[in-house]
Amino acid sequence: MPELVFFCGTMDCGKSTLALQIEHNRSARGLQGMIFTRDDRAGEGKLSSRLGLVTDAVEVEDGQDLYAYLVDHLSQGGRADYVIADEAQFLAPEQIDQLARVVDDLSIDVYAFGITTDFRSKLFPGSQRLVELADRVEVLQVEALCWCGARATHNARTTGGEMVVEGAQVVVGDVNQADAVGYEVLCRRHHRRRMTAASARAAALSPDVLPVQPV
Ligand SMILES: Nc1ncnc2c1ncn2[C@@H]1O[C@H](COP(=O)(O)OP(=O)(O)O)[C@@H](O)[C@H]1O
Ligand SMILES: Cc1cn([C@H]2C[C@H](O)[C@@H](COP(=O)(O)O)O2)c(=O)[nH]c1=O
Repeated sequence: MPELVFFCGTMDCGKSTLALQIEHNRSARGLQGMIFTRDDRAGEGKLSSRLGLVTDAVEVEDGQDLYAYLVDHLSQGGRADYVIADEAQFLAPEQIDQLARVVDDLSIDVYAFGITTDFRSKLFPGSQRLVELADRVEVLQVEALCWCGARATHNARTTGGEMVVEGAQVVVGDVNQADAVGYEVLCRRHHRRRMTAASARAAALSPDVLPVQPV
């Protein structure tokens, strides 16, 4: 039975790498995939992993009908044995419904990859729809770690290393961007306390928390 599978996790946990591996393994066996993405850091029409691998992809536009796109592609003699959708959190809920229709009406497997929650720990609308519709939700096994060593479960947005809680839901960016707007993965405890690696380091160095010297 074809499936809609949602592979999810925090930023930097290997989602795009897995997407590229699925693509590689299937194309190595002569299958042909349709790869969708949206707002990948590597630029328009790219699906990229931090391990350095990258492949071309169809850049999804606002309001684009993904089911109609597939039907069009097939009716023009194109092939699509499976579909990969990376950065699926950026897709609109209707586009997730269209992907579910691709599975049900065209009998094509759809593998979607994305983060579930934003920097305020709120579900992205596309991810919410995926959780609602997917046949399977798979949380990636490779754990990203918080600076404290615990499993990272949340995505923080940072400016100059400090966590921010105001701003647009979508701001394309990367982890390890100390000077600019960036992201850092944290455990829930440190996300709730807004404690990034930089602020933890600053707190440890603050005279307020130094052990009191005997006089
Ligand atoms: N230099 C490196 N050596 C080994 N693994 C790395 C290196 N750089 C990144 N990675 C791995 O790649 C993962 C990020 O992969 P990526 O597919 O880009 O993540 P995602 O799509 O989930 O944001 C990291 O969690 C780490 O496991
Ligand atoms: C938390 C959060 C993230 N984003 C953006 C930042 C990146 O461009 C992508 C996630 O990509 P990755 O391959 O999973 O690292 O999402 C955002 O726009 N808003 C957020 O709140």
